[in-house]
Amino acid sequence: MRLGGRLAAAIEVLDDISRRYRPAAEALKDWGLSHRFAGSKDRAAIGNIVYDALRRKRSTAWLLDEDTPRANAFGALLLEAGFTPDSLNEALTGDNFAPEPLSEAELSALAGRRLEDAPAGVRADCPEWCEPFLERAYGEAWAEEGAALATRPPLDLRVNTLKAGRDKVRAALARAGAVDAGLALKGLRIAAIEGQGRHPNVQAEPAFQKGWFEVQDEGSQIVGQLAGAAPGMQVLDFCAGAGGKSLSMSAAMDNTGQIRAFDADRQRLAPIFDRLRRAGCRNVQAVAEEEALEPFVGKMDLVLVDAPCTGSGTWRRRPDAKWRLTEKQLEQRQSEQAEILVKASRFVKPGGRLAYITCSVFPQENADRIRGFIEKNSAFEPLDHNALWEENFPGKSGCVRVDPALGIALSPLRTGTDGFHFAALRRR
Ligand SMILES: C[S@@+](CC[C@H](N)C(=O)[O-])C[C@H]1O[C@@H](n2cnc3c(N)ncnc32)[C@H](O)[C@@H]1O
Repeated sequence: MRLGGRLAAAIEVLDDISRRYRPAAEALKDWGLSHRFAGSKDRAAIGNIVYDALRRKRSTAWLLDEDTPRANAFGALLLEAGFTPDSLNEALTGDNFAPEPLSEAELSALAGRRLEDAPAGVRADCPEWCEPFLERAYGEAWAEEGAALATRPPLDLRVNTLKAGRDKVRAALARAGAVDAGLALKGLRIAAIEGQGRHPNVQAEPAFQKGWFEVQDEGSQIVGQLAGAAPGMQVLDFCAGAGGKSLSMSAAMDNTGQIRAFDADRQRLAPIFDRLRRAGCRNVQAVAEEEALEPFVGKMDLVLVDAPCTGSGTWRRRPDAKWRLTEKQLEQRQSEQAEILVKASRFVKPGGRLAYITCSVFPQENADRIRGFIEKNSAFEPLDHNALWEENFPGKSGCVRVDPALGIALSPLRTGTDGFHFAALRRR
């Protein structure tokens, strides 16, 4: 397929996503199934236009003065693929499968606008209702932080030290372009996609099949490390999901001690069994019944709450979720988080640690939740988060935002990771 056909396909998929509120991955998969002539390079190129258009939905709409799948897709090529309006129209000329080239009206909208002059919310590429929350989180830098959340993400991997060292995995993935991550000591990074390329399918690599590494954002690795799991500990991963944090804690504990991996949703927990086997983790027990945790009340050295959240910190990877999110869902997540913190805290032993993580950038899900919990639960006190960061990442204090009592914030702009919040409390 030439550029025109790929662009037309991306517009069709974007239209499907917006009319039927569908996840982007599903809409792209369906398009592929009903257009089997398209090769893997075509699919990758179409996927890139779709994801770029969703990440930059508001700024592309502003630049072309219309919020339509067509404007978003054309805008994506202009903002992310290095085209000028003229070079784009030229590339579409004579292509029977291409959409109509940029019209006079579109060309004149583009000629009169520069993104630097756009309102902050447009530059932040976020839903209008989220603007005050980003501003509360980031102060004057909020538009810049929002813009960084709308860039293409890298592909991050965590070396599974139960099976291999970082040098060995880096060498095995040299062809894929893996290099050491900036902060996480067990992290490797494959740079963000350039142009119309795609990330290598690392899960097809023998090194993955052998359990040498996991796919995990560097931010997730960093907050996992901050939680402080150490050899011999008794740990409860209260929102274990598919086990990303349990697996990393198991390696940090060198397969000693015990991790109970619980999730209220057994479907979400299900993939953990294969993952544990592949990674060679022998100190993790998956627990699907909350009652089965009762014997461990007051016994845990560490309880991890990787809380259900809006996922606003992962908008680079799931830009469709950015536009589906509602204020009502944000409110729901906050009450779930408050409830889960109370439930999970019962299991912490005196002197033990309660670690709270979200992949959200909204203060309501982060600092507010910790403040609310401490106010009502005087048995818990916050750790000094400056000291905790320095202990774990010495000499790297410039890149994170730390509130000594309420936690540590990571973001694409500051740490080059997804947006995460981490807070640790100690039971007196
Ligand atoms: C952010 S995800 C966990 C991701 C996982 N820890 C990882 O690293 O891959 C949050 C999880 O919390 C679970 N959850 C939601 N409500 C819960 C509750 N009341 N008790 C325990 N888990 C809950 C969800 O099913 C979801 O799997």
